[in-house]
Amino acid sequence: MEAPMPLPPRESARFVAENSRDVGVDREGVRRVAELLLPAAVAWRLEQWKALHELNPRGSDEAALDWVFMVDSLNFSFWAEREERKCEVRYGGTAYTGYWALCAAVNRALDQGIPVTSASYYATVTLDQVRNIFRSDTAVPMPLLEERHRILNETGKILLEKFGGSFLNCVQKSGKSAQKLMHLIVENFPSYRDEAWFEGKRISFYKRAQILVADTWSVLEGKGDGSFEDISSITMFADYRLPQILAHLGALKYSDELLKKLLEGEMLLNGDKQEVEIRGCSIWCVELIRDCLVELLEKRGESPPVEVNAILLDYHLWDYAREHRDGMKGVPFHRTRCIYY
Ligand SMILES: Nc1nc2c(c(CN[C@H]3C=C[C@H](O)[C@@H]3O)cn2[C@@H]2O[C@H](COP(=O)(O)O)[C@@H](O)[C@H]2O)c(=O)[nH]1
Repeated sequence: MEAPMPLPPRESARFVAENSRDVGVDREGVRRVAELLLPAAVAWRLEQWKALHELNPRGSDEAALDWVFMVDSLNFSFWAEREERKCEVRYGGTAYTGYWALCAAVNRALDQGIPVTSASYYATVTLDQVRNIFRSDTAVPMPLLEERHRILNETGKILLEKFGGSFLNCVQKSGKSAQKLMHLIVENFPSYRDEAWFEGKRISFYKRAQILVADTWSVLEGKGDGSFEDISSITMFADYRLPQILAHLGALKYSDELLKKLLEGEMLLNGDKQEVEIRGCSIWCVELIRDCLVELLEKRGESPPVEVNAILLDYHLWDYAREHRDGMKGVPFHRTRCIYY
C-alpha cells in the first residue's frame, strides 16, 4: 500500500514534540540558547557559507550547484563506531573527518581530474572507483560505502533522465520556491524520502532534501535562481549532531531510560519511536529558539541584514558543535546508521 502523504516537516516536528515521551523541549533552555546566540545572530550573513568553509565551492555557477547536489546526496552517517578510530581525508595539508571528509574526498578527486560531481560520471561509477574516491587516510573507511555507490548510480541516472544531468534545471523548475524545490527533490530522488510513522500518522523530516535547498540558497548567495521567497519555511536539518548540541546546551531533555541507552552507545533503528522523538523534538526546539531569537532582536531594535531563520540558526549550531566537540564529550549523540542523515 502506498504510504499516505506525510505531514510536512514543521508540522511533523510539532506533532512529535506534543506527543513525545522520552524527549522534551525545555523552554528555559530554549531561552538560554537564544540569549547565548543573540550577539552572533546580529552578524549572521549568507556569505559565511563560503567564507567560513574553505571546502565549499567558491562559485555560484552550474558546476557549483552540481557539487552541492552530489555532496548532499551523500551527506549522511559519518559517525565512527569508536571515537578514536575515524575515517580521515587529508587535503591541502589538513586532515578532515566526518562530513568534511566527504567534501575533502570530492575536492581531492576533482583536483585529480575525476569529474566526480558530473551526473554522466557518477551515474555509472563503479564500486571500486567509489572506494578509491572516498578512500580514507586511516585504516577506517567511510561508513556505508556500498550505499553511497548505489545512491550515486540511482541519483545520477535520474538527474540525466529527468533534468538533463544538471541540478540547475531542477532548481529552475522550482520557480524560486523552496517548498517546491524540496518537493521536486523528494518526488524525483528516492534516497531523499526521509519519512516515518509516529502515533499512527505519516510524518516527514526530509533532512537531506531541506539541507540541499539550504545549500542551494547559500551557494547561489540568495540571488537569481536562489532567491527563494519562502526560504524561511525550511526547518532545521534533523541530523545526529544538532540533538547533541541542543542537549548539551539544555534546550533538549532526555528521559533517564533514553539517556542511559545513549550513554551506553546503543544503536537506535531509523524509524524507532525514540529516534523519531529525538529528531522531531530537535526540529521543534530550533523553531522555538528561532522565535525567541527574533523576539530578542526586535526588543533590541536590531534588524539583521538577512532574516534570522532556522537554516542560519542550524548552520551556526552545527559549526558551534564542531568547535566545542571536546566540551560535549559527556553528552552522547544517538547512533543510527542510515542513508537519511
Ligand atoms: N543539522 C546539520 N547537519 C549537518 C550539517 C552539515 C554540513 N553543513 C555545513 C556545510 C555547509 C554549511 O556551511 C554547513 O556548515 C552536515 N550535517 C550532518 O551532520 C552529521 C555529520 O556530522 P560530523 O560527523 O560531526 O561531521 C551528518 O548527519 C551530516 O548529514 C549542517 O549544516 N546542519
